[in-house]
Amino acid sequence: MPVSTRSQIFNGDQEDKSSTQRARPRTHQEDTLMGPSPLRNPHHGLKEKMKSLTLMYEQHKLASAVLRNTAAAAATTTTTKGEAPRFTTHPSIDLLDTCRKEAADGNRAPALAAKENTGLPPRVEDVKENYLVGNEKIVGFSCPVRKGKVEARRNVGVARRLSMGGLAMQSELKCGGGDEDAQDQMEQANQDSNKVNNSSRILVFVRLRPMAKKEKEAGSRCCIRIVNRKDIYLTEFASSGNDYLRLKRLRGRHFTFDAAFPDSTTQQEVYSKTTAELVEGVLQGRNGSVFCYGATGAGKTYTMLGTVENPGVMVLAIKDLFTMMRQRSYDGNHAVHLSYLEVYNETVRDLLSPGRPLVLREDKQGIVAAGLTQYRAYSTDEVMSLLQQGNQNRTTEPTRVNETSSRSHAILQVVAEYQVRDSAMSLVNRVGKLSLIDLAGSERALATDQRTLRSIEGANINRSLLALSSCINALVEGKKHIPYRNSKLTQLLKDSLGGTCNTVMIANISPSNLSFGETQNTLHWADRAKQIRTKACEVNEERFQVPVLDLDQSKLLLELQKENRELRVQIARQQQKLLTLQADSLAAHSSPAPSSATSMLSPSPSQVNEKGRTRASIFSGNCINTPKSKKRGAEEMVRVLQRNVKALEAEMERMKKEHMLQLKQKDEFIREHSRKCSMAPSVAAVVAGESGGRRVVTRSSLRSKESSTARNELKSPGHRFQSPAPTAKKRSFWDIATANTSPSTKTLIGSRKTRSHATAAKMVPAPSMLLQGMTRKNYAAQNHLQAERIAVAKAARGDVVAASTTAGDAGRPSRSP
Ligand SMILES: Nc1ncnc2c1ncn2[C@@H]1O[C@H](COP(=O)(O)OP(=O)(O)OP(=O)(O)O)[C@@H](O)[C@H]1O
Repeated sequence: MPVSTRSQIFNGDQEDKSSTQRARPRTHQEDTLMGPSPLRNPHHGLKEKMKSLTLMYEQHKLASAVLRNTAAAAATTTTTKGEAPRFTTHPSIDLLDTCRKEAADGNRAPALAAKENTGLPPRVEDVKENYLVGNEKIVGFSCPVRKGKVEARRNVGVARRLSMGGLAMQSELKCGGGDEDAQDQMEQANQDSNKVNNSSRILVFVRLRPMAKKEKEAGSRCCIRIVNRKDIYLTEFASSGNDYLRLKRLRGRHFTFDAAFPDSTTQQEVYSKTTAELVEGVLQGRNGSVFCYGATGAGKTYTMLGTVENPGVMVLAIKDLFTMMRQRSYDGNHAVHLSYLEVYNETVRDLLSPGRPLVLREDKQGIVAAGLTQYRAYSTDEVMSLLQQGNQNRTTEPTRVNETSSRSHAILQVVAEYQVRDSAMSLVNRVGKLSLIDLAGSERALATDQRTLRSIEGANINRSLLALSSCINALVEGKKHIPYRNSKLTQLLKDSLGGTCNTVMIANISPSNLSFGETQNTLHWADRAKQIRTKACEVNEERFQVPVLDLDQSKLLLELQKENRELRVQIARQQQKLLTLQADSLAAHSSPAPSSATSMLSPSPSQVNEKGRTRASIFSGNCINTPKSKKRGAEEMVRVLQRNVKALEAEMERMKKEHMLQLKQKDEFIREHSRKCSMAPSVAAVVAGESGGRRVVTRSSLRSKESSTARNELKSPGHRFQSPAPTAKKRSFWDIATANTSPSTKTLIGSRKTRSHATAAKMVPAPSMLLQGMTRKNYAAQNHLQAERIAVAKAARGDVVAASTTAGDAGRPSRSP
């Protein structure tokens, strides 16, 4: 089917040459009367001739069967086809009219007339392919049909409605007329419909793409004409050269499909006519699949995926699916699972999480790719991003024909599950699967690239499409064995083609006469696919009764969920406001040279940078454009601010505790110091008395006292820390924090060198300051103890030395503190 033969390629070349030989423009009338060009390739039409011979036997059978049912067929034709004059605009119909007139006159046999018009030798095929004049019926590029299948096909033809079963058949047959034959047909159709149990056939649509710029530049002409949005007329020109005037129409071919879309058709229109009904079926629990088929560059990917401005069938179907599920779901819940794979060079790959090739297995559900990732998506946006991700992983390469040629067959599977309320007491759980397939394009080796990987890809694409055509043939002919296993693609399409599935095929074609061969192939196989009947599509649903209480509870649950949603939205809004306020206040409080204290309150430089970055990212144009990034930025900001607030609170708490402790220590020190000072004169008196006049107090003698004092102090935990002298100015937290650098501290440190009582009193706070610092830094308790000992010793020594010096040197009484 998809593989173009050498003769076609050859033919094209010959046509190119012959076009230059034509001398004079011809009118349509002349064309129809003209014979074949003498310069044509001698092999031209060889393939078709061979085909015609093989089809001859079938043709005769078909003709006799048709003649037997002339009356009924004529009636059906009148209703389904409409009046003949509507086609007169197309050259091929003009040919047909001429043919008809001559046949009516009895001058010549229609087949002969056709033959002469096209200028080709008489061929049975011509009669079969183009005209069935005896029936007043235009038959498309039909294929061999077995005896006894004609009637069945007629019934099938009438019943070509998706999921409508016998009803569609009845209504259409009624339109056919009220005669006995029609009644018989109806009965027969009913019986058939009972037999096939609502089976349906593949619906086939054709979409014509606009002429590409390259094609225009190459001087190609439109060889397709769509009439009544259903009939397609394909005209073959003898020449495909630039010289329009020398073109010669060889013959016309006619096909009828469920719908044919001209090049101006919108994506939405294509979706509504082809896939919307399938989506409805999926929501009712039926499986559905859509696949695009056609030559490379014919517009399959455009139809399936589309662009951002003009989204294709995949995107529109998923959007519809989500919207309708939300509307119909009983409790607002639904599950959509998504998988996306490609068949590239006969290997199956996961497009959502690329890795090793997947193996196909057959289980109860049919053919499945083992290990294929199934993502659960909650919104259309999520599906879109997954789709985008998958497409980035898809193999596309530029070829000579298409700059973004898909080199693989891509299959997107969407499984939708939701619950609906059937009656007051019962719920129905429905599961439906929708497969959206974008096939790689059939291609001629010469049309794309003969070298390297591209040619291997092309060969594989053609091989799998050939396998697809074999399956279509086998299905149409009603064979028992369908060769699905011939390729990975057909294995994966098994459900869609011969399974319990509603299937739609969209055949994409190019209008250019340069692609005549490919277009003819596509239309031929699309026409053939029309005859495939799929099995009765079962509804996949599960019904269960729900107690009234449960129903009430579910109602309540539904309301609560709704409320919850609203509250979440409100919280989000509040957070947004808070965020803005905090950002403003932060900006207002930040100063160029923060003090150490303010540095604790204000964020660190890294934080500032981080914040700055966050704010910048929030307010930068890029992020504003996307609500997602805006939200993410806002969340990040809130998180940073919350972290800061927590850190600051902890710091404040810790400082509060420290402050309390310090105050306590100071009180203790004051008490201790005042006690010692009151003891100092008596010590001096004792010393003077003992020495009998003068006695020098040595350090060692003092040391024992120090140690005893220290030992005594240790007994009480309240004495561990020295406090500043009562005269010392009570220092605030900020002073403490800046103690090392403040001038007051320097004075204190300098004054420690002078051993006067007054300085001793001033000196005392120094260790305390150190301790404060140490406490702040969470030093171990023993360090505090040691420091305390030193401070007490120094204080005591200072007092005693001062006393002895004054007594010894000047003989004056020691000064009391
Ligand atoms: N209906 C259309 N309207 C406008 N442009 C179209 C239409 N159909 C196809 N095109 C354009 O034609 C070109 C080829 O289309 P596309 O890539 O869909 O072809 P294809 O059949 O998927 O080819 P291949 O099999 O090589 O991947 C693209 O640039 C696309 O935008």
